[in-house]
Amino acid sequence: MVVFALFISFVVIFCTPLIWWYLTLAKYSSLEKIPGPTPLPIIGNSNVIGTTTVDLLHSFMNLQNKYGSLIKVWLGPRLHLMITKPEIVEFFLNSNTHLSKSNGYDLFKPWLGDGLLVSTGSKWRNRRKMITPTFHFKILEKFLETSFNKQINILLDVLLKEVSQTEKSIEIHSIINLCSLDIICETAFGTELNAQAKCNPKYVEAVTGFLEIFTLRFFSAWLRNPLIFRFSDKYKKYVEYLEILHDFTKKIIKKRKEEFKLLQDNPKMSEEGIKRRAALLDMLLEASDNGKYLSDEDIREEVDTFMFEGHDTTTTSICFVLYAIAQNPDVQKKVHEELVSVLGSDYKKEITFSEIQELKYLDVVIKEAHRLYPPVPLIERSLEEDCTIDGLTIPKNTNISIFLYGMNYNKDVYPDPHTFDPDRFLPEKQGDRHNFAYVPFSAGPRNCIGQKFALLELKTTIAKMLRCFEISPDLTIPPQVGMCSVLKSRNGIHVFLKPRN
Ligand code: HEM
Repeated sequence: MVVFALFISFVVIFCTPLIWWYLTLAKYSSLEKIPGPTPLPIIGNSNVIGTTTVDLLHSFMNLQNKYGSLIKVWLGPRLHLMITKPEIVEFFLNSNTHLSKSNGYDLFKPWLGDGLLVSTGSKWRNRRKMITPTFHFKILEKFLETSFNKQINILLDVLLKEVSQTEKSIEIHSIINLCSLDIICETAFGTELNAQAKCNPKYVEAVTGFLEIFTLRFFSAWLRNPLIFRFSDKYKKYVEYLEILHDFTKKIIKKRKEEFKLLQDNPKMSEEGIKRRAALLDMLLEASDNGKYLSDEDIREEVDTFMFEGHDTTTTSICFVLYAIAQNPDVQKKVHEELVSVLGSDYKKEITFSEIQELKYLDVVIKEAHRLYPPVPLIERSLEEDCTIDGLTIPKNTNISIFLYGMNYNKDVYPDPHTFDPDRFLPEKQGDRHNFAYVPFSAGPRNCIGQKFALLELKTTIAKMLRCFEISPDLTIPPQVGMCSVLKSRNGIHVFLKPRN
């Protein structure tokens, strides 16, 4: 009897996942014609995509080179259609139906809750409508005057000091990260963090640590399972990171809430040192009306979302743009000439909004650097209903992976794709390039809400950095570029900075 019970348990434990696997395969039989590596039962293609952030990026590129611009990839038992064909990318990004993120984004939820990046349906629509005005260009102009210039001048002082103390190259990612964090805290949340002065990287370390674990779980066959993850060696660290991340934003909200109340009771307080408006957080506090319309948790999830999106992507972007410029001295010379002609050579001088609009060459240089190093390499959607592409019916709930990084290396669109050539983005050179062949900030209704903010911060930082320093790469420590939610170099970005005068 015992032997029979054991036999039945064995059959159930081993056969149920297999039956489930073959039923899943059958569900996608309509997609037979789409190429891709042959999946193994349950683990899918996990055997070919690697486990480090660097492996992941390389293996996705290899799959694209081998199978083309519409591919089936099985991340464990989950099918993802990996797309790099601009026409199909346009279909999904422009859609007002397929607006939900894939279930992989649920892994963000313990940190970002149902904030704008992750939410869907009417919650997303209402929040998007509510938050969009806080990124109006008039507000951005104020940010430039009151924060960007000041914080980037502090960054230059920090770098000048570093340079004076060493002959070696400098790892800039960790330094620029603190500047980006100071900027987002000051502008969106009205909080002077002084991360650059205090150099307290606990929050920054927690962001990096959380994202590494996030990425591993996203692509893993088994770590997505909460029970298996709970008993993995990563779990303890994960809980620690989450605690640091939430503590950090809760303190910021608490402080601003007190100031906001003081300001409401006594408007003159602003003259005594309290910042008058924190665009995003004050709007949320106002809209909340003491918890009537937005709970503390609602506010917390948006603050976490914007804290993360507002500093991590911009840091990556600034570092890779600087690195691309450092590798190309001719381009650097041309950028510098434009900067001096538009802004003069005093790098501490305030840069104005209209001056930034005049930096036309810098603009194409940034576009080309974002092509080679798109800060967000992959975005995902989940199909809300069945749909037909290229004559094939794709079932509801299929995961759609838009591989922005891969699109940018398509040699039919960008001849000699590994060469850095900003002229590709001159208006007269764009020819008949498809509008959706290049979308580093995504496009359509769920595009990046912070795009203008990011570009303003990026241009101001690059403009100040390149007037202060001549920059060259440390060829002995090339970046190990990987996909960690945002594009990141596993060993940082190492450059030599030579003060110009
Ligand atoms: C160079 C810097 C940046 C790049 C390349 C970038 C890129 C992107 C991309 C590709 C998406 C779409 C993500 C997806 O569909 O999964 C996105 C969404 C988003 N970005 Fe950015 N981003 C940047 C900076 C920023 C900044 C500075 C902020 C905030 C101040 C921000 C806030 C957001 C938010 C909240 C979303 C979600 C929008 C929604 O779903 O409605 N981003 N970003």
